[in-house]
Amino acid sequence: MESLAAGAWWVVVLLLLVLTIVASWYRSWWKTTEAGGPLLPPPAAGAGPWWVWVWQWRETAAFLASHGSGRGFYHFVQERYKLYKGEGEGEATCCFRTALMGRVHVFVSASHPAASQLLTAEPPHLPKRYARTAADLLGPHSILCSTSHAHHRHARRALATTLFATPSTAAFAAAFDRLVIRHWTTLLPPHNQNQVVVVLDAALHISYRAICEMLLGAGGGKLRPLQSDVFAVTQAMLALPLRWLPGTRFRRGLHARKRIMAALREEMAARNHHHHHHHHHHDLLSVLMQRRQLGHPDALTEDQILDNMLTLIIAGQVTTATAITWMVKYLSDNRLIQDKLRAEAFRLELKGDYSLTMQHLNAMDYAYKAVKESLRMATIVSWFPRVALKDCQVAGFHIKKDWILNIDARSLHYDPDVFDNPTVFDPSRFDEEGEGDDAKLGRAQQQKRRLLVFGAGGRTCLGMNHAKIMMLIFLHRLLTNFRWEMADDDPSLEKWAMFPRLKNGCPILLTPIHNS
Ligand code: HEM
Repeated sequence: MESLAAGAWWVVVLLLLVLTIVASWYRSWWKTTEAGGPLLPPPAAGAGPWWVWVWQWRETAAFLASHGSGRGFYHFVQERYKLYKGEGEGEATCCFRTALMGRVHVFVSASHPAASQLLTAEPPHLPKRYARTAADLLGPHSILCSTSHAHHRHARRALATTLFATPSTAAFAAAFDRLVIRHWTTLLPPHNQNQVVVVLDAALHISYRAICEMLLGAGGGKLRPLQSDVFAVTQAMLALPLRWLPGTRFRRGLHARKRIMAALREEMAARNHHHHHHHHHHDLLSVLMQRRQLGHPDALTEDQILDNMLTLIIAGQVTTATAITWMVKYLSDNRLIQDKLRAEAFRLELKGDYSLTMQHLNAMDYAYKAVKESLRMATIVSWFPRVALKDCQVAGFHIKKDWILNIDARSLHYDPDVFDNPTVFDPSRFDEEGEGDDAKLGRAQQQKRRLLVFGAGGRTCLGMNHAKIMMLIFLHRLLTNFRWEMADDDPSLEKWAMFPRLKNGCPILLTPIHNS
């Protein structure tokens, strides 16, 4: 039955592919430019429509194959940089074009200055553009997918001013710390001596609880039992938009969204009903609802609140849990660095049942570098999609209207001209910063070394401080309670995952540290 269903599914996928590709034929996308300038590779001067048609189909198939293999979707991108190296002139090695699902995608490495400048400059003809599926799942008011500049600005300010005020960041850190401790305590002796834990599962669980508490208060309210629905929404984000076909990933995601929205609506209704109890709540929902009742200038409508509550969970949970997982994996492979981090953690001399404060986190100098280095190597969000609203030039190449421009952060993070030995995990590569050696690095070089982990410009990640806090706390509690090693070294990546992550979820064997 299973394999039959899977077979039928693939027939539909193929049909759909052929349909989109044929439909897109008319988009006359291939011919670049009259006005000189190099062609983006692959060069296609004089290529007939048949060649283009075959090409499009092959590219899409190759992308899907890469996605469905243990090497992950970025392998597709990497192969093409290699393939087109030397073709075209100069810059051509860091740009190429391809066609995915009937649309032209240009990839340009963010190590090209013109590309990373686009993120900060935010020219109006190159707005952010996510897959339609993401917008359907997160809702029309989601800040993550918003394409209207004005709406985005309003919603972003409303969220930032409530969520990222200093006291609530500190409260978030304390809550996350409590959740981590509770999770690890179940694993400490006398319950268990040595035990294998899948880091991804633990991190997903803890980060889900933490974000729900931030949104709905202690316990996470009506969101708490919905972790699997949130997971279904995430899984659907990159799925084919097969809305009308039962049993597809995308449809499961839409159903899950409905249940989450219903839960959130119930929560709002219950609070409206007991509005005199409002002052007991200090969570995001209560602040947003209060502002609405008071007619605050940063107030959001009910629908805006709902879509953005879901957005914060989706944008924050899996990203952070994936980053934590890679960090633990890199430190399993680098025992010396692990020991150095542990020494720093113990130097904080926190005794007894302490809880971590922002001051403690700020004192974790080397750990902070390890977090940054993990984020660089993991590059959770590999590229930032933008859409050309008119013909334009980027990095000397002509970009036609409707093409998608993907600004590739991963290629910057692995560029040996920017980061020495980019495949080596080395937190001390960030030592120069603020430690007197800045003069040695030219200004241009410093600019280049800026990480693009959280994006740049007006669409920069709204949760970057929360993410770093979660990573630091998770790391500290792991280091001070356990030594660990990988329980399974399989390097395969999860198929069809939105963010590159280990298929085995990073199982580690924990050995408790007995500290007095
Ligand atoms: C390690 C964890 C995280 C990573 C790597 C990450 C990465 C990113 C990136 C790269 C963007 C910008 C995408 C673009 O410009 O196209 C983004 C946007 C965003 N992130 Fe994060 N994020 C993380 C954690 C979080 C957390 C914990 C939250 C919330 C609690 C969050 C909320 C958001 C929101 C709301 C946006 C949209 C901002 C806007 O469009 O104005 N993220 N994130």
